[in-house]
Formats: sequence, C-alpha cells, structure tokens
Amino acid sequence: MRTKEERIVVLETENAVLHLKLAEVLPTLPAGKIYKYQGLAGRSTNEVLQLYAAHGQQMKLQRSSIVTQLHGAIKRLRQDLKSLRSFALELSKDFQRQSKTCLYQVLAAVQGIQLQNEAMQNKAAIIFAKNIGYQTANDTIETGAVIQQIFGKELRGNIRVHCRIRPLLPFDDVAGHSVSRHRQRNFSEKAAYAADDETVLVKCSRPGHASVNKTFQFERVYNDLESQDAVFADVAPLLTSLLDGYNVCIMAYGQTGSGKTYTMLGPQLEGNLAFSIEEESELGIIPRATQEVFRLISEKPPGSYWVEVSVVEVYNNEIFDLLAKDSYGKMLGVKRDVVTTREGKSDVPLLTHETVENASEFLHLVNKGLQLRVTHPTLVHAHSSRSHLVVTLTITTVVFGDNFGTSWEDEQTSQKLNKEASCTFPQKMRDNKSTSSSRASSPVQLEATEKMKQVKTRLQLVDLAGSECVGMSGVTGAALRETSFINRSLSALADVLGAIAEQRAHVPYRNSKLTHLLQDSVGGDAKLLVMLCISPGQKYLTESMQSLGFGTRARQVQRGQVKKKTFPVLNTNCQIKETILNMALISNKPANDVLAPKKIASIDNSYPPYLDGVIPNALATGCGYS
Ligand SMILES: Nc1ncnc2c1ncn2[C@@H]1O[C@H](COP(=O)(O)OP(=O)(O)OP(=O)(O)O)[C@@H](O)[C@H]1O
Repeated sequence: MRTKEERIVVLETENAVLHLKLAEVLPTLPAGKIYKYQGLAGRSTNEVLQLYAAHGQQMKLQRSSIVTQLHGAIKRLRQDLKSLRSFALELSKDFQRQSKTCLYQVLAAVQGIQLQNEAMQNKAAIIFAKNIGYQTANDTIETGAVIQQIFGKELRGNIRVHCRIRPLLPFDDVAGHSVSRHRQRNFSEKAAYAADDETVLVKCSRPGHASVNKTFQFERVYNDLESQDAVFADVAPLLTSLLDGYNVCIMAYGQTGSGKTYTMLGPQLEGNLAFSIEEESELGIIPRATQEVFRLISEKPPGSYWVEVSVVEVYNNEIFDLLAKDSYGKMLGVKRDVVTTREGKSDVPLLTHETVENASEFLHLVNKGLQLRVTHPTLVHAHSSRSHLVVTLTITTVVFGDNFGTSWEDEQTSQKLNKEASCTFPQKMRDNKSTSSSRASSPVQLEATEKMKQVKTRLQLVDLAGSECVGMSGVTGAALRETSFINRSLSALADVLGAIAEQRAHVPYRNSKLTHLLQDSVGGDAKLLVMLCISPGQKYLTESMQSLGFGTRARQVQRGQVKKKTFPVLNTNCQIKETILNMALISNKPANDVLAPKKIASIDNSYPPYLDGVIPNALATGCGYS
C-alpha cells in the first residue's frame, strides 16, 4: 500500500511537471507532438486513477479484515467474560457453603457451651441436693428438674408460654358481616399448625402474594387433638411449687373464641356460663388445679394449711366482686377497688374471701360467681366473655419449729414478713364464715413463740377476655364499648410486659385495673404461665399473629429470679392464738386436739414445750370465736 501511495505521489508529481512543461512548450510544438504529450499525460492520469481505485479497494479489504478481527476478539472476550462469571458464581457458592459450615460450627460450639453450662449447674444442684440430704428414688436426677425443684427457678426466665391451637369448629364457617369475599373463600382453611411440641407454624397468604411460612417457639405447643389432660399435665408441677412457697399465676390469653374459657374452665353448659363438673375428662385448668391443690394438701400434716377463694371480674375497667353477699346470700354488681400497699403490692380491700375445704366446695363457689359474669354473643363467638375473670386461691401455711428449710436472710426481712402476715390473716372462717376475727389483746405468757410460723401463697387463675377485631365480631352499641375496654386493657398488659422487658424505671401497671390487679403476678415474684390460645382458621390470621407476637414478647421478659416465700415468725400472742383457733376451725377439732402431742410430733418430731401455755390462754380469751 505504502509503495503504491509513493508511486501515486511520484506519478502525480511527474504529471504536474509534464503539465507545466506542456504549458511551456505547447505554443512552440507542432500538433503531432502535442498529441503525443497529451497521450502521455492521459496515460499517466489513467494510471493514477487505477492506482487510486486499487488503493480504495485495498483499504476496503483491510477495513473489513479489521472488522472481522474485531468480531473475533469480541467473541473471545465474551467467552472470557462468561467463564469469569461462572467462576465468580462458583466462588460465591463456595463462600456461602463455607460460611454455612462455619455458622453451624459456631452454633454447635455455642450449644456445646450451653450444654456444659447446664451440666455444671446440674452438678452444682446435685452436690447441693446431696448436702441437704435430697435423694431421688433411684439416685438419678434429671437435668433441669433438679434445678427447678431445688432452686425453684426456670432455666429460661420466669414467664413460661404454652400455646394451644384449638380444632377447627363448625362456627368457624359462619361469615361475619364485614368479612371480605376473598376471606370468605378461605374460611375453613387452616393457617396455624403445631409443627412440633415447641413450634407453631403459621402460613400467611395474602391475595396476589406467595404464601410465607412463619414459626414461633414456645415452651410447649399443643396441637388441636391434645386433650385437657395433656394440657394440665404440664401445669401440675407449678402447683407443687405453690405449696413449696411460691406464688403462681396461670393466665389464658387469646382472641375471642380461641378456647381460653375451654382451657381454663372446660366446656360451658348450653346457654349457661357454668361448666359441667360431672364431665371430668373435659375439665379445664381451674377445676383440675384446685383438685390437685387439695390432693397435695391432704398429704401434708392436718390443720397446717387452709385455703380461701376470691372471684373477681374486670369489666369495663371496673373490678366486681363475684362472691359478695348480703344477708340474702347474693349481691350483684359489687364494685371493689385495687390499691397499692405501702410495701408496693397490689391489694383489693374488702374483697370477699371464702374459706373452702375441698375442691367441690370451691367449684360450687366458682360456678356461682360465673353465673354473674358478663357475656355477649358476637359473630365470632356466641358466648363471648366480656370481662377478665380472676380466680384466686390463697393458701395459708402454718409451720411449727425450725425444720421447714426456712432460712432467714436477715432479721429485718423476718420482721417485715411477720408484720405482713399478721395484717393479712383470714377474716372469715368456716361455719361462721362471715364473722370477722376480733383480735384479743390480753397478753399471754409464752416462751420461744418465734417457733410458730405462717406464710401465704397465692394461685391466680386468669381467663382474660378475648382480644377482638371489631369488624369481624360485628359488635355495636354497649358491646362495642366493652370491646374497646377489653382491647385497651389487653394492650395495657402488653405495655407492662414491654416495660418490664426493657427494664424501664416506670412500669405502667396503673394504666388499667387489670394490670394493677395482676401487678404482683406479672411483675412480681410469681411463677407465671401464659397459656396462648389460637384459633387455627385462615380468617383469624391477623388476630392469631397478634397473640403469637404477645406470647413471644412475654417469653423475652426477664423479671429476675422467682422468690420463694419465707415463713414469718408469729411472735405476738394474738397471732399465735388466732392461728391455733383457725387451725382448730379448719380441721373441725377442738384447739386442744390441734395441738395434741401426736399432731405436733408429725410436724416437728417433738412436742414443743413453748406451746404449753397457749391453749388455755387462747381458749380463755376466745379471740372472739364461739
Ligand atoms: N380444644 C378445644 N376442643 C374442642 N372445642 C374447643 C376447644 N377450644 C375451644 N373449643 C370450643 O370453642 C368455643 C369457643 O371457646 P371458648 O369459649 O373457650 O373461647 P374464648 O377464647 O373463651 O372466647 P371469649 O374470649 O370470647 O370468651 C367453645 O364452644 C368451646 O367449647
């Protein structure tokens, strides 16, 4: 190309020179010569033109070969990029695999450490148990159980949450007024399942979206086929703690119609709020717990325990005493107030406490109270409870001597508890139940009176009113107002748990009568079990998610260690006298018999000489009892 280009330049130069020469000599030349030179110039021009054409051709060829080369290069580059991409993908997959393995290793290590920790705690507990002479039947001690039995503390915080998913029921198919057409289609579809003993699986599906599975973990999850027996089997150990000196609270939480009353009381009689005491296998936690408490008491020394019951409902943020009576034996709508004592505990002054001697007496009383409980039919539930029901069993234990395993941390605590115990002594006794005790003031000569001790523990059984979506339940008027109070009190309960979980300085117990009433159980030192009740239907998805969220939040609450009640010493004459007379009344025996040497021996292995002067003096002064 270059040669041709040079040749073109030479030819053009020559051409120009020839043209110049021609112009110079043209006037002098004969015509023949002119033609010759013109021919020469013409050929030269032709050659230049041919060369140009050839040059253009060659340039074209060159360009097309460059383009082809470029195409090839691009192709190769693309292939390189492809292989680079797959290499990068492979690398990232490899990285993911490696990080997963690392994560599993870390998790396994953490679990290993946790297991080691538990094993160490268990060993410590066993050593402690051996030191205090604790023996199991075959000398094998279950992990965790020992710690719970001996230290009385849960391994995972203080609030246990169990979740019960009820079966789909015929009324789940009944449409509410304002339920959308889409939802109606899915009425009988299940959304909540028990994936295993500790996991709830919720299938969340929304129109136009792929369904998403969510899981929630609890201490125990019951599927729709699990019986009342199975539910109570997990509750029963708490009742042993009750007699060991712990306060206990069992609370059913859930959407309206989700099975709270069924779980706490049992199926209700048709058109009646009372529950059938005859259908034993269907009985709920409240009747079973009472039977168990009395069974446990029957194994204790006679006369050393007595049980009182109170039944209240929190309706429209007011507390109603469902056991209040007038001279005709019944009183409706008796309001009480909840106050905070100087010790920071919640108390309901003037609340009726009935003494009961056995489970059937208790059930009779609770059934009577339930007749007064407010219910209202809604689209979701025909017998919807419109109030929170709180049944409280107060157990007073009297112990003689030092051998109850009680250790005083300091003298001050002892005195404080002593004062508390003497102030809260039961006022109403068996046959003369409404008779309040008048305290004798005449001094009695006693020796070593500090050997007699009493403590009160409390079992609170709570059937909360159901949270509900107004649109779905279709309530209006007064029922709508009730719903608003119910939802507000439940959100106050959630706020209280939130404040405790975040360890805020101020816990808003007083925002609602419900939280104020349950203050000691929710935020205090009680062992608290929340029984979440879930309706499985797709149409209750939002409410179920809300309840599961509440349960998850409750599980995260760390309230510090559950405290065992210690036994305050009864060291005033009147306290001793009252205690003996109460025991005599409860066991239906004369006071002399209560303190007969053989009875005392069963408690203390020795007749306490310090009681010598008590009986005659107590009987002489009478403490106001007939
Ligand atoms: N596990 C269950 N097995 C069979 N039936 C159940 C179960 N749980 C609940 N039910 C039935 O479902 C209905 C609603 O239950 P329940 O009255 O206990 O609901 P609730 O949560 O107390 O409602 P509300 O808050 O409105 O009072 C009742 O007819 C009850 O018998």
